[in-house]
Amino acid sequence: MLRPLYRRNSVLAPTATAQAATFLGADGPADTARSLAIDVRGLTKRYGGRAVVNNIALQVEAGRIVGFLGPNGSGKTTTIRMICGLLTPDAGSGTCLGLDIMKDAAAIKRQVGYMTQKFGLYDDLSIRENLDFVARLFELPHRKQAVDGALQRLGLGARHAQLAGSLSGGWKQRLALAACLIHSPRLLLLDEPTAGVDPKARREFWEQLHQLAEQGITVLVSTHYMDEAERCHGLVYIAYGTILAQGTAATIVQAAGATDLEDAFVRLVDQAKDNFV
Ligand SMILES: Nc1ncnc2c1ncn2[C@@H]1O[C@H](COP(=O)(O)OP(=O)(O)OP(=O)(O)O)[C@@H](O)[C@H]1O
Repeated sequence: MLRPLYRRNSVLAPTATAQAATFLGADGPADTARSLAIDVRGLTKRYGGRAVVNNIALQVEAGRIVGFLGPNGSGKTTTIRMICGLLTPDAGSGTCLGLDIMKDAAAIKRQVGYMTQKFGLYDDLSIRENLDFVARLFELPHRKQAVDGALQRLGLGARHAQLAGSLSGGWKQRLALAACLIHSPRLLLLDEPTAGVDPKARREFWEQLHQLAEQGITVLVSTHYMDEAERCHGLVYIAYGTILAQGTAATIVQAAGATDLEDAFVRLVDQAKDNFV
């Protein structure tokens, strides 16, 4: 059962404010860092002299689901990849799960589950074989146990022998999530995980995310769906590689003088366009 989570308060770190500009460069109290799954600042990535992510600060408390919203090409994927050690920032500092994003990329990757936009598993392997393959990649000591656990956790047990290629979009996403979870990560970075998935399957996917969060797993999830944004504990809006707003849905809507999240999105991106283009 989904709850109206946008009513909850204080979903991002206490030091986070509605406008990133105020927040940039601000260091939280020393003891705050212990409860932060993501704590980065000044994050910058340039391609061909253009900053596609520009001086971003982001804090996410452990056990929260934070939605990452922004137009196409706004820098979501690039940011996610820098946080999990897949991409080296040109500038910036900070920690992911308490590990230094500049120095501890290998250790971060072992503790993070990263789901890309594209289904990255093998169509001609069964669900179980796909999970076993991922378990081998992580060199998990108790592979069968890990695979059985993932099958059970995502309700895939009855279909374990089915070829991945024969699954519907929703079941494929469920398998991809199971693969992300096989090494028991503490943080999930999900890049548009439900793109092209039907509403019922999306709803079930989000119910699973909330169950994971209740178990203490942190989730940063990019999405273009506003109904999904409403299911997050907190939101970060990004455009032109810059954070436009972060906070609860209610605080963002209020600060933008908007009627709802979609209206806030349009207003913030339009304002950003005036500033950045
Ligand atoms: N390897 C690269 N080389 C050059 N430009 C890149 C590279 N990767 C990303 N970009 C550019 O950086 C910008 C941000 O891309 P990014 O994929 O992070 O955006 P996004 O917000 O995830 O977009 P979408 O919602 O479409 O997935 C885009 O303009 C993109 O073309």
